[in-house]
Amino acid sequence: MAHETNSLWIFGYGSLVWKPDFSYKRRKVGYIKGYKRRFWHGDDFHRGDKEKPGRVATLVEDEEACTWGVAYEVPESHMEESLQYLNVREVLLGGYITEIVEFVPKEKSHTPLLALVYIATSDNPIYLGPASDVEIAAQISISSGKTGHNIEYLLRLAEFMRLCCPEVEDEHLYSIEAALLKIFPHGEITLSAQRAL
Ligand SMILES: N[C@@H](CCC(=O)N[C@@H](CS)C(=O)NCC(=O)O)C(=O)O
Repeated sequence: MAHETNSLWIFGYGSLVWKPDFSYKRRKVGYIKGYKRRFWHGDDFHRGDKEKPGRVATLVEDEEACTWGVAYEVPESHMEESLQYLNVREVLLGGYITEIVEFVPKEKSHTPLLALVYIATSDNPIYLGPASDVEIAAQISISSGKTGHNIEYLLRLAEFMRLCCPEVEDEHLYSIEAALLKIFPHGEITLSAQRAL
């Protein structure tokens, strides 16, 4: 591939951290400032349906907060194809809109960069908004859609955070995970249990 100067960076903080499914040249773990990740967006396609919408991640503005995830570098040669794919998955099917944010790589020697991010705002028709950890966990426990169960979505995100950002305290994510594991006390829903099947 000839040396390409124009790349587009895409920041993922939900399913995109563990399942980008688009072409990229490299990825960096890091964070964006001014947003907190909340399971306040409804999903009636990928992880839920019209009767029982799932709960998936979105970003809520909070100048004190930051959200950890993955930035993917998409080379110019793959930009159109990747954006078309994400437009269907995130915008048309997921109800997200795009923003540009500053991404700060975890690697201290790497400089911050601008990235595209998909955010679902409260005026979105399937936006569900705040709920207690127990209520969110209960909704996740009974929702599944075209792409899979809502439990898998939550557990894979928690797995990513433990693996790649072990020093990060994500109280919202881990308290929902804890509430979910209480619903299934024998650990039958953990990813390791599912892998053993
Ligand atoms: N935009 C967030 C969330 C993305 C997300 O979870 N989008 C849903 C659409 S509602 C999705 O792509 N789900 C695919 C899946 O659940 O495997 C991100 O950057 O990761």
